Amino acid sequence: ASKSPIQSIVKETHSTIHSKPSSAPPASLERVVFNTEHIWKNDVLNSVTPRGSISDHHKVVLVTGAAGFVGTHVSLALKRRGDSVVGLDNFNRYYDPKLKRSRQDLLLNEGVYVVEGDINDMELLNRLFDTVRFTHVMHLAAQAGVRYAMKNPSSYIHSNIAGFVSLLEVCKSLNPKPAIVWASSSSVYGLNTKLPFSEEDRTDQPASVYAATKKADEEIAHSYNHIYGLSLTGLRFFTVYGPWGRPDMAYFEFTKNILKGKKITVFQGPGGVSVGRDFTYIDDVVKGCVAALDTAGKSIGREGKRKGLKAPLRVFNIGNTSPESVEKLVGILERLLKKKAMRDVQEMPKNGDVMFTHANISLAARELGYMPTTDLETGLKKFVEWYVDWIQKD
Ligand SMILES: O=C(O)[C@H]1O[C@H](OP(=O)(O)OP(=O)(O)OC[C@H]2O[C@@H](n3ccc(=O)[nH]c3=O)[C@H](O)[C@@H]2O)[C@H](O)[C@@H](O)[C@H]1O
Repeated sequence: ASKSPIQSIVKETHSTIHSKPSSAPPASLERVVFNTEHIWKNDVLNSVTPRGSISDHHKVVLVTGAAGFVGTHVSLALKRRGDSVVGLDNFNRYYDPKLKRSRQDLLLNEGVYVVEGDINDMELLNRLFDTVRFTHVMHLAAQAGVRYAMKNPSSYIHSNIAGFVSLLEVCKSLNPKPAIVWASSSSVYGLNTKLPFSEEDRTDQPASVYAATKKADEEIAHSYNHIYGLSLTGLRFFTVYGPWGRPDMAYFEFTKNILKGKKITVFQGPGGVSVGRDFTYIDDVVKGCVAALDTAGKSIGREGKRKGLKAPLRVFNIGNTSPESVEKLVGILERLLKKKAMRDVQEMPKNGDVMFTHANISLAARELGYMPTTDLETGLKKFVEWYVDWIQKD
C-alpha cells in the first residue's frame, strides 16, 4: 500500500506518546539522561503535519537556532510556502531571552513549534530524528557576535564547533541522511585586504575567535562531506539586519540609544578612516537560505561514495554587494528616528573587528539565483518601524 503523506514524514516506530516521563530507574547510573520527549512529541508531530497536499519538492526541515533572528525568518518562510518545519533553540541568555520568546510566539502562531534544547544534546537530537524523517537541516544555532568572543571564547567553541560536530555526528548515522545548510560568516575573510571578498579568497587569517570557529566549521564540513557523504552548504552571511534582529548588533543598539538620548560609540579606523559593512537585509538573506536548501541535493552516505557518487559541498557569500560606512548607517537612523545621535567617536579597538566587508555574490547569483534587492535605507526603515512598534508593546 502506498504511504500517506504524513507517514513519509513521521517515523513509524513512534506511535506511542507518553504523557509522563517514565518513573523507571535509569538503565545506566553513569549516564542519566533527562528525556523531554513527552513534552514536545505531540507538538513536533503537529508542526510537521502539512497543511495541504504535499508536492514532490516538499521539505521537512529542522531549523536549529529557530528562535534566533535569522532562524525565525527562515522558519516562517519555509512554513508559509508549505514545508514542514520544526525548530530547536536553547534560548540562552547571550541577549534578552524575552525577544527570543516573542519570536517563538510568532512562530507558534504560524504553526512552527520550537523544541527547547541544545544542539550539544545528542540524545535529544537522536530522539528528534527518530520522531521525524527530516529531509533537510537548516543549522543556524550559534554563538554570534564578533567582539563578545574576547569575553567568552569558550562559548564559541561550545556552540559553534562542538555543537556543529554533535549535529553532524547524528546526521551521519541516519538513513537516509538529511542535507545540511548552515551559517558561516563574512568574518572568515579576516584580515584580507583584497575586495570584494570572493569564495576562493584566503580565509586563514581570522581576526576573532568567532571567525576562527566559523572557519573551523568550514573545514569540519569538508571532512564530513569527504568521509560520510553529507551534503553541506555553508552560507557566509554579511552583517544581517532587519525586524526581529539581534540587540547586540550596532544598528539595533544605535536605534535604542538614539531614541533614549544616550551616547553611541562609533568606531573609526586609524587616521579617521571610516569602518564599513556590506549590511544585508534579512529578507534577502532568507531568499539565499531557501535557495540553498532547494539546491542542496542529497547526502549520499558512505554507500553512495563507494558507488562513486559525490555529495555537494558548497560555500556561498550572502551579502548585499554595496557596503556602507557606519557613519552613513547612523545618518540614516537619525533621519528615520528624527533625532540626532550623540556620537562618541573612538578608534576601533583591536578586539576582532575588521575594517571593511564587501561581498562578491556572483557564485550565489549563478548557483542559487541569489540577488539582493534591499538597500540600507529601505531595510533600516522596516527595522525602525518594527522596533518602534515592538518597544511600545514591551
Ligand atoms: O558578517 C558577519 O559575519 C558578522 O556580522 C555581524 O558582525 P559585525 O559586522 O561586527 O556587526 P555589528 O556588531 O552590527 O557592527 C557593525 C559595524 O558597526 C561598528 N560598531 C559596532 C558597535 C559599536 O558600538 N560601534 C560601532 O561602530 C562595527 O565596528 C562594525 O563595523 C554579526 O554581529 C556577527 O555575528 C557576524 O555574523
